[in-house]
Amino acid sequence: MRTLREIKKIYENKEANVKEVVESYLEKIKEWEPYINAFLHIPYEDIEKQVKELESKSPNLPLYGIPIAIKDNILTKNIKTTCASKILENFIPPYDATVVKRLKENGAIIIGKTNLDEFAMGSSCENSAFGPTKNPWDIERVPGGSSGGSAACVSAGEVPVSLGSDTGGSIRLPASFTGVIGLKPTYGLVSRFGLVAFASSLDQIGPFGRTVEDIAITLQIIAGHDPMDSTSSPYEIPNYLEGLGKSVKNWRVGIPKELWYKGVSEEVLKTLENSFDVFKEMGVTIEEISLPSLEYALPVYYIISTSEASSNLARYDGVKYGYRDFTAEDIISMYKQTRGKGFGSEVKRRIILGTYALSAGYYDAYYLKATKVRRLIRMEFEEAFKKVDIIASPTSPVLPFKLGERISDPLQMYLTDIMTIPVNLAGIPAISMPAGFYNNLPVGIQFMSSFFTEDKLLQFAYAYQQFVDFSKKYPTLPNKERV
Ligand SMILES: NC(=O)C[C@H](N)C(=O)O
Repeated sequence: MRTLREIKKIYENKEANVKEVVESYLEKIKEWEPYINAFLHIPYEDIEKQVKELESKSPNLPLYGIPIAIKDNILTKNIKTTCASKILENFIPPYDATVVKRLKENGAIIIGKTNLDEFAMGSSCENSAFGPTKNPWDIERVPGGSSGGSAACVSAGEVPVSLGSDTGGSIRLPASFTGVIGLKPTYGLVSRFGLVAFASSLDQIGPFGRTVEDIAITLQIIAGHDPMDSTSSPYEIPNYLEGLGKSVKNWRVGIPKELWYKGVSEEVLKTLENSFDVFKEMGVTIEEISLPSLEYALPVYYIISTSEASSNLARYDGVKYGYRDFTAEDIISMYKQTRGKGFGSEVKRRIILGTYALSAGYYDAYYLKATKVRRLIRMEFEEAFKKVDIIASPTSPVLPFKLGERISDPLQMYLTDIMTIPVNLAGIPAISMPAGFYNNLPVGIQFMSSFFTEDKLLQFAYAYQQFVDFSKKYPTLPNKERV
């Protein structure tokens, strides 16, 4: 249970070799997995191969011998990638996603694939076809979703860092629920090549970790232009570590009145009160701002994301790859039965909603209109960032809830993302930082900044973490009787 810098020291001082360090994490995984189910697969043979391959590489690589967990909707060559769906249950990708390739080239060891809501659709990690992940702080509660596995494994200390994907909050919400840091980068900063598409205009890959420095180190490796992703930005990547530790005095922090108080539970508000004292100590100024179009963010998101999903998921037809129902008598019933049996109910709900929104006669009224409101939301953020450096909000309106509590009410589930969705619609970066605990349940605060200013965002988050640091606070292993 160490930071990347601490692991690097271990190698430098020859206190342990890569094999031993990786084994110590596999040991942790063995201890925690029966309780939390954060991983879908641990590729033991492949890990051994990776460790061997590293022997001939330079120990100066930035991620040399660092075990990293990858959300199971990010392709890993020769390692199963299921998207937590029955339809891809046995899918073994023939290539690595660009992010995975970059991690490996920089010395990282891919230690396992983490659980998620099927195709990243959900906020609790309960929509997985392979059973839910549980929150290490209370195994009767959800870890948040959709990247629940990637958050829970960092929270439990099974790995130092992991990757998730965020379409409407899927990195930040689980980071908040499990007491770790999660960053959603600017749209276009990190390549989406090899990320199984859910809603292509919103999806971004980002890191989970315990310290801002670990997040910065990981982002440095995965960010940057990729010709294989047509939406990847040619923006030149700054050094994300340079600003860490520099003062943020007199920075202006915007508090959008639409994201505080209304609809936020008392427990969350109470826990976040402390952050305002921290802001004072950091020497920043607080300004109330208004982003009135955020009122429409949730409906806009559920039109755009479901429309894109209905189109992206059309490829799972039982022909090209993945599950096929062989009992069908003709091709049309083969499509129907394959998709009927292969997809879970939330995925079906989204495909139906999206297909409806895109259908002839409705396209202008729903999809086109939603894209226009999306533009308004983006413009409001652009205006706000002329006045403030950072915008702060709760990451989630509620505490981590109990398994089963929201699953039968999709609207309640969707409302969990009310704070995080506007960020994806605008395309800006945002980070969720552990901000405190309420009855031993983690509460996160979200910081947002303008396009491609991850350097500033990390500088601010680092300054915040100097006052509110939970990086050494780990959940305790539940005793056996509680399972
Ligand atoms: N993928 C995400 O960002 C999760 C979001 N809660 C959704 O269900 O769409």
